[in-house]
Amino acid sequence: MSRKFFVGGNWKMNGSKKVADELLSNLVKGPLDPNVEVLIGVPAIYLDFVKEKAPCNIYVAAQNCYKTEKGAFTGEISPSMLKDIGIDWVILGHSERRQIFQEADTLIAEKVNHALESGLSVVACIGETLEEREAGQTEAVVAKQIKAIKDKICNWQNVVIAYEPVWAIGTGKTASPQQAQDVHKILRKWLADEVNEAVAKTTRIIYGGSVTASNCKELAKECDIDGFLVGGASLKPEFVDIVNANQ
Ligand SMILES: O=C[C@H](O)COP(=O)(O)O
Repeated sequence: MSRKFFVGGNWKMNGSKKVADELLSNLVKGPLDPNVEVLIGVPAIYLDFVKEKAPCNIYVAAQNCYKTEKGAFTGEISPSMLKDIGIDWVILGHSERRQIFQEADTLIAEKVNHALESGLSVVACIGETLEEREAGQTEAVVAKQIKAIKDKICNWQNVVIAYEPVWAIGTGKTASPQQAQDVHKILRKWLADEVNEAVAKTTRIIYGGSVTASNCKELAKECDIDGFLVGGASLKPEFVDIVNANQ
């Protein structure tokens, strides 16, 4: 069963209206491979601005949202607020949320569940630290992270899993195609064993961590790598080349 290639650009806490305009015009100029689903994860304050201007073949995503709809949660935004301005996607569980903002597996899983129940599609991020990899714990760590999500959700249809080894994020140290493939394969088997075969076959598992125009083609050749979540390079013109990695 073929899975449509999926490339997300996570702008993180970068940009301005001017930068957003530049990045959007670069994407519009493309040309983008029509066989690829493309997403941009935009700082909350620019979501409305970008959504108004983005062409309809580009998904606009929030980089976070909370696990409930409304109330006394200063600084948070809810899935229904995102839906209200036409946003259909959210990135959850990014390692920067886990590490800097101490988001635990349970909270992330609750957020994923609530986002899905509210009609959003989710890019759910998981990945091990360097210490965990060096201690031989990669498989156990990603299994624990994905299990937390599995325990809360009942439908995987609108989930994309992003495997992002923390040691590769923003460091220029990309996982080798084999290192990434090994973990993606483990995750797909985990889905087959713990959820079901159909979910394992259809769920996109994308790789993130220092993906660039120079390394994307080799990574894209691996059979369990269904796309990328791109940080730094999504703020550069080369993002178009990464979207087109399969061409
Ligand atoms: O969400 C994207 C990842 O954190 C990867 O970031 P990076 O491409 O700058 O390493």
